Amino acid sequence: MTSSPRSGDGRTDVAVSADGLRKEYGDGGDDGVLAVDDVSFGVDSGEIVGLLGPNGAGKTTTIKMLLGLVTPSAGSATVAGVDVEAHPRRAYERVGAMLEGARNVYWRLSVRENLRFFAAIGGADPGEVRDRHDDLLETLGIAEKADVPVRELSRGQKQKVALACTLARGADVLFLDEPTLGLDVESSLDLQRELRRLAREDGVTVVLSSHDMDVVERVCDRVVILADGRVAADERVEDLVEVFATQAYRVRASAEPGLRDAVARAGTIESWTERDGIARFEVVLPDQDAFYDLVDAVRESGAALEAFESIDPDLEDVFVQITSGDGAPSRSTEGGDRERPPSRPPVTDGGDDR
Ligand SMILES: Nc1ncnc2c1ncn2[C@@H]1O[C@H](COP(=O)(O)OP(=O)(O)OP(=O)(O)O)[C@@H](O)[C@H]1O
Repeated sequence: MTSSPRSGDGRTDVAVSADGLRKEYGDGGDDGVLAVDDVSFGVDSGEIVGLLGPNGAGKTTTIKMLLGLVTPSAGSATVAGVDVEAHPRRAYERVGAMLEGARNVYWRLSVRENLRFFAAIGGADPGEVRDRHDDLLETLGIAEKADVPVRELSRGQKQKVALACTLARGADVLFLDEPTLGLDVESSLDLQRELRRLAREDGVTVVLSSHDMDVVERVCDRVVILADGRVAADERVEDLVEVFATQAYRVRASAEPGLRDAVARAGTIESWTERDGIARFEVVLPDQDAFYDLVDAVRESGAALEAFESIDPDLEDVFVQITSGDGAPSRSTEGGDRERPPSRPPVTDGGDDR
């Protein structure tokens, strides 16, 4: 699967492109790690793309190659049309990156001083960007902290300052690693709204990684899912979710002895409960047509079909499905007989104390 140019708003220029990127850590011997293997994708100007994958899938290595921080073993990367390896300095001028939570911020400097500093090293005239900084602090809800040293702020506020510093000089392309990690719900939503606004109104391009699929689903236009160093999916979010939308059903039927076996022949049972003569179950079917097999199976067992609805999977279901490769979106409900595999790794980053 490959990305396609954006349509509808007339902008189709590619802001970021990974072309056959490969990274082997180590000396190529038995101890070597193939972290990224032939990864290609493009991100159009003004698009927000989520780079997703389980731990160790190769997200960070890919982002670092796109930033010129890790040299690819093969392949190439361009940002804003600039080859990152050949012209790193020119590429940096266009890019803002927040890779390690709050750690890139100077804790002894005030919030505003940090913003001025990061704007200046990005080549902006601090005097000229002051209004922009005020707006940024306002948007992120830390305007009243502008003159407070960063070390005195809460963890969530530090995270916001880190993000504000990344945005401070008005880069065209942003790489954000877990941007909402450590933020309270309100701040996280403010930030998500600001990212959408930046993309829509200012044409800013964003590549972000997040383990929070709700955030990804709300913010991203498209996701690139990595698994074992390779691209496992590259789709618009709504298309990806739609692919799975008609295959899972929640059903209520009268509980007859042969019902469960009959349903199991039609599809994969995800959960099953029986109470007061009523069976409630979720079943994933191999394809859309199999729904009629399910209906037949229920009838043949002697059960009466009382109600059914298609279950719309969310991005999390799809992500688990793609990265586990076990054939169907996995869902679990209370009383169900199968657990959803863990998909949220432990928090590892984002403004920890030091
Ligand atoms: N500097 C390095 N030297 C050797 N191996 C590395 C190095 N950096 C990463 N790796 C390995 O490369 C693989 C991909 O790691 P990477 O950090 O890119 O994955 P990730 O998807 O970002 O994971 P996470 O979500 O845990 O941050 C892993 O097996 C990791 O152990």
